[in-house]
Amino acid sequence: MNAAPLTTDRDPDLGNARATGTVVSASHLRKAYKNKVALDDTAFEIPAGRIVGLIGPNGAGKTTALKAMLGLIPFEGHMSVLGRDPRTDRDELMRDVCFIADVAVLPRWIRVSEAIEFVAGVHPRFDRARCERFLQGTQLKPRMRVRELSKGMIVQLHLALVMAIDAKLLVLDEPTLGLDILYRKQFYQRLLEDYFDEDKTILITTHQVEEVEHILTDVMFIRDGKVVLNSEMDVVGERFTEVLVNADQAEAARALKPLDERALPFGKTVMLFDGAPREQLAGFGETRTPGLADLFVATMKGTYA
Ligand SMILES: Nc1ncnc2c1ncn2[C@@H]1O[C@H](COP(=O)(O)OP(=O)(O)OP(=O)(O)O)[C@@H](O)[C@H]1O
Repeated sequence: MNAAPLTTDRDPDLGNARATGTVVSASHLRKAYKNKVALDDTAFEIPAGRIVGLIGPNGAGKTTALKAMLGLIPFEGHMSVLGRDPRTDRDELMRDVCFIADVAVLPRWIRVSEAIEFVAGVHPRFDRARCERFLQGTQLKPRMRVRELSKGMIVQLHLALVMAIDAKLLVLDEPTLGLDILYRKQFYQRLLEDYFDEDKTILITTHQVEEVEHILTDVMFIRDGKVVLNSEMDVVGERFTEVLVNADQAEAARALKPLDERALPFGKTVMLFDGAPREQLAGFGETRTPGLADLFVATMKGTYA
């Protein structure tokens, strides 16, 4: 069974008209590998000054979408990133875009000081003093080599290098994979406190939905190569409601066609509704705004069926 597709809230065809406030605008985006359509005629828009979570199950097309934005793969359709086509203007685009792909990309022999030296040499918008400030308060020392660092320490180095670059768009693909919860929390905290401002846009893909949901301003769900939800977090909170439905109200509640339901002990059922009026839902039981993780699970139901 497939969950009903959620409509996107933004009209991607308005991309050109609103170009000043739009960092990424994609429509009719399609990428087919030999045996797999990874992006299936999809569309989305990312406004400036946002922290956007791109969330989807394994194989949904997240990395492919990021690669298309960064001009790393050929694809079909329209794609504009900071007003440029990544297929033809990649070099120019890379002056304004930063990308953390994988913690493993720093060479193992390089010293912390040499990594800083290297980025300072290649990136005109790199602020060395800023990078060193980020590294204060970590266990990293200039003479340490990458091979001596733990995974979390490598992420700290990576983050310090990237946050010291004044980029308009920062793309983070699973940035906290393999890190413990302390590092993960610290990572997102620093991103929010030390990096983000209204001139910057951050795009994060992750499976750790609970950890990012409080810092996101916007969320995109991607499923089977299509963006199925693209919405501000505030709107998500208004649009979706979870109800703890009492057993005697279950049939009446079901008539309003919940997106999803799950049983709890003692005959209660949690139902998730899209767009139904809260006042009406309150008659069935206690209402609340669903967490992003529950909304994600409801939306992706049937993905592996
Ligand atoms: N180079 C490639 N050659 C063939 N198929 C590919 C290639 N890269 C990705 N795919 C396929 O395209 C689909 C989307 O992959 P993608 O890496 O974009 O997913 P994802 O959402 O990032 O997944 P995950 O969360 O598992 O990283 C998958 O079915 C994958 O097998």
